Amino acid sequence: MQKSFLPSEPTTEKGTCRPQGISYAVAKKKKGMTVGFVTFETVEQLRNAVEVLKENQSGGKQIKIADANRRSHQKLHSEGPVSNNGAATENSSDAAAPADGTSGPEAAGASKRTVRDAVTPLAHMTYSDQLEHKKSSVAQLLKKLTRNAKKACPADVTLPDWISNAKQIGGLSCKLEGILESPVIDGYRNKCEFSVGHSLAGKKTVGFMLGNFSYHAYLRGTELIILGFGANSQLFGLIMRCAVSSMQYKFPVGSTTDKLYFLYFQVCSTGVDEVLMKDEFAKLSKTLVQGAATCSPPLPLTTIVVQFVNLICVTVLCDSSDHTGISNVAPADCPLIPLLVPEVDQSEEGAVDKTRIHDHISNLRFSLSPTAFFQVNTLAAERLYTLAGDWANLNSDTLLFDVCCGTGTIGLTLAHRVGMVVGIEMNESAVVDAQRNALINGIKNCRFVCGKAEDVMGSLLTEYLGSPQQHIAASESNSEVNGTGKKEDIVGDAENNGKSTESLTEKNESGEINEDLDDGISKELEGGHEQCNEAVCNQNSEEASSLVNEESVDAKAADCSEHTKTRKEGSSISKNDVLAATACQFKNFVAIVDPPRAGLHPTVIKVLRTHPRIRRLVYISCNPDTLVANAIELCTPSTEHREKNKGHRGWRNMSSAGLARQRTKSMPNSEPFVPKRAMAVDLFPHTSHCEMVMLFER
Ligand SMILES: C[S@@+](CC[C@H](N)C(=O)[O-])C[C@H]1O[C@@H](n2cnc3c(N)ncnc32)[C@H](O)[C@@H]1O
Repeated sequence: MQKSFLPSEPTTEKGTCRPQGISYAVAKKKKGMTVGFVTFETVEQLRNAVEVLKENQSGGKQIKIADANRRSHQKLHSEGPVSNNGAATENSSDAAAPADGTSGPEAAGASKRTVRDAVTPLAHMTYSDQLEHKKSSVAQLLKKLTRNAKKACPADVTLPDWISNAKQIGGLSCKLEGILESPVIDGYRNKCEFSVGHSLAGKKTVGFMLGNFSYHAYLRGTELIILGFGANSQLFGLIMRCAVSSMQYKFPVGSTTDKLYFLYFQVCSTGVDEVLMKDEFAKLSKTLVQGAATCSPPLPLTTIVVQFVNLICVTVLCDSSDHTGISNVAPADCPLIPLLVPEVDQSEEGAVDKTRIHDHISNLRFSLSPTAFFQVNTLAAERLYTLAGDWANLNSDTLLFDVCCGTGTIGLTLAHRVGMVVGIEMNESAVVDAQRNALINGIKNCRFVCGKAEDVMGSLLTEYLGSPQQHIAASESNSEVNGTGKKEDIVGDAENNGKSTESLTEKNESGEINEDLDDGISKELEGGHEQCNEAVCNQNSEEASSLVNEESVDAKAADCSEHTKTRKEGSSISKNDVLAATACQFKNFVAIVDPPRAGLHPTVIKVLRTHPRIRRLVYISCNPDTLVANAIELCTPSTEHREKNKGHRGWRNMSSAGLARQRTKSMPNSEPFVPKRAMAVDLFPHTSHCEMVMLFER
């Protein structure tokens, strides 16, 4: 990569790709194309880059080059400037003026599209109207599920009751129980992410990006403490997290002193001199600390952490060894460096580990890595988890699978209601956090497994529940046929198979998974999914969390991490693993799944559906569209005459529901789930988003 090709601070000169943006490169997939966006410091650099690109090919094809932003730039101008009135009156010309009083394009006249429009599009409605609006969106999705499952139902199979009776409840696939409101409506977020860059007027700005690569809007309030960057700063992201203590902890909810502020910067240091950068950071932390102290009331700023994200613009050259994501969010493993914060707060949280965030849910204390997922509305999350637990019908005979468990929040808050929790999470630092959180709270009946659910779920189910074949064979021999099919159907040719399903198939065909449960478990474990082996089948310890020393917790969590690594490198199983597996004799097997926006991987759906001992599944979704797609696969009856999986190629342009309907055709013959109840949970007041919870049973 030529130095002159590196993107840097943009200019508004004619010909730049993106006027007044910040320096970074992204790639977007668009109809089979990868589109990269790059900014340049000078027109000369731009020309240089164009020459380089013209001479290069990607995958045998010429790279097309175009001015990415001119059109939207002009459009935005002709529409009127973007302003920030996020916290102020809507569309008032006063609100349109930047907080630092600059005049410029942003300040000239009222904007049509404001930060408030972009970030909180429902803010103009009363809260009860917002709830109605969200509830009816969820109702539409339940109707969509019914329609799609009906379409996908094989001709040789009778429509299940929930589809044929749907008319009686307005076409819904199950009862919609309503919407749970957020206990806090304003200022509920414990985390805000801002972009840092230049406005169209060339002002250093902290705020939100209004759409892709359009300019940054001014932000009131928080910008006041953050506007002290030097000209060479190449910050591109700021994440502000605050820990909200809930009732039983130190501060009353709602007072400004109940929050400890944690600032977390993502910095692109590419091409920036190290000494200069050190100097910048020193200035940065000084400015921030001073700003926080002079706020009214003062902000208890405890921590400032910088994360280096060295994105470079090779995306355009399609070099697969570099960043090719479509997002400017830092990967979780980018290095973290805490900046010195003068002793503003030396509470136990501040003193223990400055790079960690602490928060509380349902009487439990959570210690989090800054990049770990944590629900942004802590108090509403408590309600969400309680609801999921209530619907899951838990008791001491329950083995709960917490699928996509993040830092363990769901499993840990429900651990006292079950015999054992097995959490599955792909993000290694989140797994270490979960392990640490179990230790901090003295919870001993949880085990957290690091791996992609699609890779480990099958072998975990076999480990704890036995293989699907065993149960089918048992039920066939007892003449208690429940509608499931032949053995080979269950382990058949899953498309996109993760390791576990594949290995099940292979082993079944070669007869290696035999009727002996222990042997089956050992064989699966030898296949080696990574795990933190803390499986102890007993109830929660009564140990008070305050007795746990975080240093020892650190050490144990690190041990766990090591263990995880060792497993990844393929060590053989330990005896304890088998003991843990066979010692767990539970009667009730429940999964609570809480996947990311993309929903559950098809292999996970298949594994859950084809294991006859999973009778109840609670699905928590932040993207009801993908929930519907997954539900189609979980609930559509299968046929003896299923189609062979034809792969994905022709399905590229299908909707998620269309794709799910296709997949049902190759679903192994298995008892479908039935949607039983649904509920919306409003974790995001003023936005159009909400969580949706559905209970499936069979
Ligand atoms: C919506 S978050 C839920 C986290 C957690 N349940 C909570 O409420 O805090 C989704 C989580 O799924 C994890 N994840 C994403 N894809 C995954 C996969 N294929 N297998 C396992 N975990 C995955 C993410 O790392 C993230 O922690």
